[in-house]
Amino acid sequence: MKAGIEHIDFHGLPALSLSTRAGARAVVSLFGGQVLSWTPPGGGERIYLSPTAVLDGHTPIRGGIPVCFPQFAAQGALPRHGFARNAIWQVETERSDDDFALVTLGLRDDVASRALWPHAFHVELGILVEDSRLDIEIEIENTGDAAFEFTAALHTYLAVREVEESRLEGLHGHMFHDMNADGQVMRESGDVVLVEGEVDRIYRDVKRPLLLREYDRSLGINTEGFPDVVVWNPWEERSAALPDMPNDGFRRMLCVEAAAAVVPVTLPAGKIWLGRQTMVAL
Ligand SMILES: O=P(O)(O)OC[C@H]1O[C@@H](O)[C@H](O)[C@@H](O)[C@@H]1O
Repeated sequence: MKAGIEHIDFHGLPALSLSTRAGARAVVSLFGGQVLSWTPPGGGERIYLSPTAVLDGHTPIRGGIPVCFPQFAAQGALPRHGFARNAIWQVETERSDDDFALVTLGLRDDVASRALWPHAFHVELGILVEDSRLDIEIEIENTGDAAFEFTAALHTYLAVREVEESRLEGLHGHMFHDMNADGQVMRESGDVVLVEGEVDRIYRDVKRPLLLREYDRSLGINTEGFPDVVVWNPWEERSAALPDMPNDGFRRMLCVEAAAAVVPVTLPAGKIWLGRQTMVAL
């Protein structure tokens, strides 16, 4: 496979294709700054993109790794999950050799963002493909002259063969807000999280790496900077109600999101906040 970075058209959306000589590949859309696909060398797709996702350059894309900023979910007055996921990002740097490909995309405040959220910012999103690893780093800089608050997430839709047979390890003993029960706080008592119904949980203070196990493959997930992990699967009824997901789409995905959701981050003027999510295909 030819290693490097190519500018491509992904079903009408401008995108970048990142490849390594060993055969890893990722596709990143400039709309949303959103990873839409990641295939490690010799392996299958690890990121779920809904086959009925709307790719019109306006509607948030169902699947991939949406960037939620400056608001997570409906935790404020902004559109759900903020505005970064339906903004056009700029390519800031591209670097590659045979063994890695790295792009950084940037998003700055503009007239449209200031109309919704009156703050000056620069978000830099670094996406690196190397060996069996996908690394996403987000740097949020307050370029204004007063502090602001934000919540954020890398809303990673992981592709799974069959969600009921997948096991998420590493959350035992953690407190979580059950968003299907009015945010009620509970403690995870299971050794593994199994998805056998609708799940919408925000786990707090997660410092350990997680492991998503399937019968024939696994995925290691590590985060830095993001204190929370959101686990989301809409299950049957909700999935059927989503216009941009097939009825059985919930079986093929599990969102494991790196998030700063429970406690908003206060970012003083001139400062930078950094978060990272690293996934290793095993
Ligand atoms: O449909 P959206 O806006 O992309 O959101 C999808 C889901 O995103 C998750 O992060 C939230 O925890 C869920 O509550 C939400 O339903």
